[in-house]
Amino acid sequence: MALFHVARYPGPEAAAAAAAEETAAGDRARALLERLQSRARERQQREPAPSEADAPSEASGRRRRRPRRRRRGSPEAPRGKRRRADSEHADAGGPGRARAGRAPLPSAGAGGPTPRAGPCLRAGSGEAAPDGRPAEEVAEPAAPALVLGGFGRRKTSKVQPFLPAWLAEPSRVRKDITEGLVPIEDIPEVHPDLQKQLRAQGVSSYFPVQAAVIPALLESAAGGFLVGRGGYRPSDLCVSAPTGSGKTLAFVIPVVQALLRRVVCHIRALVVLPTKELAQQVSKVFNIYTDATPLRVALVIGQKTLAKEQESLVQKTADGYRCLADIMVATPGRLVDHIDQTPGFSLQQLRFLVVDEADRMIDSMHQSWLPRVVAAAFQSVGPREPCALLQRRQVQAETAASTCCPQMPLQKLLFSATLTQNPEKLQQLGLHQPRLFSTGVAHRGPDAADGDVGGKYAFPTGLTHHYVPCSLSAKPLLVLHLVLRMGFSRVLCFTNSRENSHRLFLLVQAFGGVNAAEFSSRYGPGQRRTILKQFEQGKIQLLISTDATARGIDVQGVELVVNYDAPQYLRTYVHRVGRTARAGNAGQAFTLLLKVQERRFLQMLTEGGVPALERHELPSELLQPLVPRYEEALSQLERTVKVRLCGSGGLVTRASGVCRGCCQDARREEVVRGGDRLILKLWGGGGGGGARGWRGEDAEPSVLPQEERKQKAA
Ligand SMILES: Nc1ncnc2c1ncn2[C@@H]1O[C@H](COP(=O)(O)OP(=O)(O)OP(=O)(O)O)[C@@H](O)[C@H]1O
Repeated sequence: MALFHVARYPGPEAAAAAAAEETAAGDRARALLERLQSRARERQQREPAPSEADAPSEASGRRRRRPRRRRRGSPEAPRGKRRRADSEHADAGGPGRARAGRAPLPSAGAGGPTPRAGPCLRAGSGEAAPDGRPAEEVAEPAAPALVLGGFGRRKTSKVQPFLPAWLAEPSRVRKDITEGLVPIEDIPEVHPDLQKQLRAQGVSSYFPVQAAVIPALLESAAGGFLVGRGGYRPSDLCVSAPTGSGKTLAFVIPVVQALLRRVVCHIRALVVLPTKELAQQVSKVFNIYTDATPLRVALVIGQKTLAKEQESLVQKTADGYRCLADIMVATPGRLVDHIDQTPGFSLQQLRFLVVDEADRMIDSMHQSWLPRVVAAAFQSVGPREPCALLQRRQVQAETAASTCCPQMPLQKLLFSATLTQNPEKLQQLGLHQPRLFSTGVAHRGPDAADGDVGGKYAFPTGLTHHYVPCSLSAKPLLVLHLVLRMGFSRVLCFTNSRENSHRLFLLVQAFGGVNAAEFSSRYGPGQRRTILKQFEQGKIQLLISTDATARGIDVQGVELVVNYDAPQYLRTYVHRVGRTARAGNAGQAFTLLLKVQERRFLQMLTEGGVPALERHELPSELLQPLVPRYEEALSQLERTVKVRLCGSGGLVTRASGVCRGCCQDARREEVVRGGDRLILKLWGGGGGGGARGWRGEDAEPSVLPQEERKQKAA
């Protein structure tokens, strides 16, 4: 590129031609100037001379413009009239003109015209455009401008949420269990004794989630459990896989194997679960795989007294306390009780913290069990131990210096079929360089399977989803039809409250011909365990339950799940229907829907990624054969559950012989007939049982008319 421009002499002819051209251009400019001046003079003559008060100030260009704006209406006219005149003018002149009148605003603060204000000022000042047209004709519509200090409400562009890389790009796990089986021999890292135990339990292949998670966990503990691989702290793991896909074994096998070589007994693995039943189930699996090892498992769920549980956890010795458990399976409340009240109880050697049903456990974070566990795990009381490896300090920020001194890591493992992908919620868990294993289809990658439907959660492939639109009074008949006529031998029926469960149970019992039971917080832990056992053994055909059995409960051979009350949340639906079609088996789910619920429920399931939902209209002829017996059951129930007063005024049912009011559970019952349906009136107690779903839509009347109550009492 040339730095200097050298003007070359063009020669005598070219110079003469250039001079002539210059003269012609000068003439043209002069003529244009004269024309403009004469036009300005004409305009001045047409307009009245400004008054003394309105005389333009020489100093201020802004003040000079003001009277000209008034010229749109009469200067004497009142403000309202002037405004009308302005609007008329604007209407006549179109949008460009209308804006031109308001244009000086942007330049007011700046003290001079902004680039955008240029044409507007020209229009108002009466100056002509360079091409000779009057300014009014060349005024352009005002372009949007940034007004400094404009604090009016303005539509802001939506911030697009984005996920951190570990959530957006998870390690994919196959959803279809039957297609993704991995033979046990293909993962040789698993200890031969554990392989033997797996075979003894009838496990010949790993399910996809197990084949992905077990090697990853074993690798993080490859150098022993005392120190992470290469001295680094291992990544925390999050696992999201459908219900019944074998997530329990995915953490049981690697945890047991990592602890196999421990010498001193300390609590090294802690599994936290939301319910007692789930904790019992998981501890049972741990017991199976630790049976032939020195490892000991403690179940801490409040089933026994605190003192009894303390005895199973620590033992007092001459020089302090001795720990009696390597693996502890607990519910959060009882866990915190032991942290607070059990002398000698220590989590300082904790290596694995497993949070099963993690999304539910995050919801219960208000109990602040996690900060208590972390504080107990990093607690450093007393003098520094000589072996730094066994001491643990919580570093605020990871630095080169902090990684220099290796210490026993605490690895968090999260499992759920409906693991939240909300980074804010997951942040509460304080995860360290987390890694996600997911069958989820919310963020479809190129390797997503063809059958996958975009949605929030993945469902077992063997599960078929159905729904039946019906009226409230037809619901009990539909359940009876599904159990008796369609020949399902093990049916799990969910209601939204324990009251609803109890009502339905009484009715089915009165109907007869079905071996039914009820499962809710109405029963104690011992009774609940017996009921579940009988259901598993096939002694109970229909189990009517609240959401107490919706999560995690693994009962073999459940063929049908009935949502007697439609679940309010998608997560509830996922877990309820997940009690069937487990471990690659087939299963059916029926939801009974009232008309008012249909649209919202279907929308919820579509967004949730339910693959295909079959609609069934049950014609009344199908239910007709059941109606006479059903009517009889209602009458019989009315006779059986008559009420009488107990000593303290509570109502006693003849069926139970005890007062359900003051004597049993602060609840009184009365049975009345209402049309063709049974209304079991409950009063005296709260809602109980988490009756949050669809209240007001399918909930039965909570207060009987006084007249009716008097009649019944009589
Ligand atoms: N590799 C396997 N081979 C055969 N059966 C298995 C295997 N792994 C697990 N199972 C069985 O599959 C069933 C479901 O397993 P599990 O309870 O671990 O599922 P889950 O993913 O935790 O389900 P949920 O999300 O409902 O809690 C159990 O009965 C278990 O014994």
